[in-house]
Order: sequence, then C-alpha cells, then structure tokens
Amino acid sequence: MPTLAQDEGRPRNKTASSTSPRFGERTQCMAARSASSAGGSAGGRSPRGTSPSNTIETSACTSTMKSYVGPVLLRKLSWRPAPFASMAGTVRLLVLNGKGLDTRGSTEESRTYFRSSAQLSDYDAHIRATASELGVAVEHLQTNDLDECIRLLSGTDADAIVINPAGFGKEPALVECIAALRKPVFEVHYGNFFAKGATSLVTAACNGLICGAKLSSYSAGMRAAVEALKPSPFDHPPPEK
Ligand SMILES: O=C1C[C@@](O)(C(=O)O)C[C@@H](O)[C@@H]1O
Repeated sequence: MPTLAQDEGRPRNKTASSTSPRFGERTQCMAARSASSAGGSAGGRSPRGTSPSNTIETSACTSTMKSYVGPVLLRKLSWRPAPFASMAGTVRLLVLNGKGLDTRGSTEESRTYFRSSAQLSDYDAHIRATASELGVAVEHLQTNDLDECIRLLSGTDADAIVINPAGFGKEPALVECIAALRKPVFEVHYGNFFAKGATSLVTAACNGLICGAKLSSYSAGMRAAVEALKPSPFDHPPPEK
C-alpha cells in the first residue's frame, strides 16, 4: 500500500508501472463523470464555428453502477457512452483526475496531508459549476489505473483536457501520451506540491500548470484550456488568414 508521499510522486523503490494492473485485468474503476453544457459562449466564438447549445447531459450509466454517491459512479468504463455526442458546436473539455483522487479528503490522514477536506464529489461540483459558467460541455472522470488514464486521454473527443495526474505524476507512459496529443492540455493540482518537495514529469508535456489555488486550480485550468483553443492577437508568427 503506497503512502501518500509515494502517491505524490516522491521517489519510490520500485517502478510505478510495475504496480499498475495490465490493461484487461481491470474491469472497473472509480469514475466521477459529468457532462454538462450551459448557454452563452465560452468567451468568444466556438472553435467549431457554431453556436453553443443549452443541453444538459447527465450520466446514462445506471445499469453498470455499483455504488452512487452524488455524481460519483463506480462503473465499467468500457460501457461509457460517447459523452459529447449531442454537443456539436459547444467547446468540450475532459477533466481527468488521476490516482488517489477517489479517496482524497475521506480520511484524517488525507485531510491532514493535503490540508483539505474536499472530496471527489466536491471536485465534481466545482468542475460542473465552472463548465456552466464558461458555457462549455465537460466530462469529469477519475481513475486509479494508468492504462485506463492513457486510454481515456488518447480516445477522448474533447477539444481540450485538464488533468490532475496526482499519483501518476512520474509515469513516463503518461508523459508520452500527453506529448502525442494534438490539443491543449493543462495540468492542475489542488495544492502547491513543489512546496512539499514533489515534482511532476507530466508538466513538460502540457501547455501549462496551475497549482496551489485549491479547487480554483481546476476552474483556472478549464478557463486556460478554453482560451488556448482561440487564436490570440499576440500569437507569433500570426496565424495564416
Ligand atoms: O495526489 C496529489 C494531489 C495533488 O495532485 C493536488 O491536487 O494537490 C498534488 C499531487 O502532488 C498529489 O500526488
């Protein structure tokens, strides 16, 4: 059982990948999911060129649900419906929480170590509220399985990604996966993990990093991801007309 410090990316004795189940061994993972969109623009024209819709999408995964706590579902991700299927014209964000976020804030040890009582359902509520504020569609997922994490990132049809790698922060396979994505990816962390002597390898593959702003790291990351989809007047060389 890894300690919280090991989960945070401090040096370990064995390689992280050796502790991950192989793809196919695992059939279930903890996922917090929300897919929502709200009216209004994402602060400008959608990169897809059509106006945002006002649809609210909710999970359709009740048949595989093993437990339900607010928006937090335990279910088979292989049954996951295309989350953004009915959201043409709306900016789509994937917010992915990595290893350990499923239990964050649920034990005194975690609350003390991360100085936070926020649990995954609180993260989910914050992410949904931000999506609604920004007028974007969002899918919020959490997994403790590295292969699943990579599969979700590579397979998503989201326009941009916000990720808290948490316990996956030192996984070269995740770095490689993110580096190969052709869409904006922002890394976020609730706390300032640098202050505890931890580091993340993932940062170098991302467009940017936001940490230490508590749950607002997520809203800032989502806003940054939306902005990254739009051309800036300061882009150099300027985009071709
Ligand atoms: O699990 C976590 C939480 C964290 O990602 C954060 O959100 O503050 C910081 C990471 O270093 C750590 O592994």
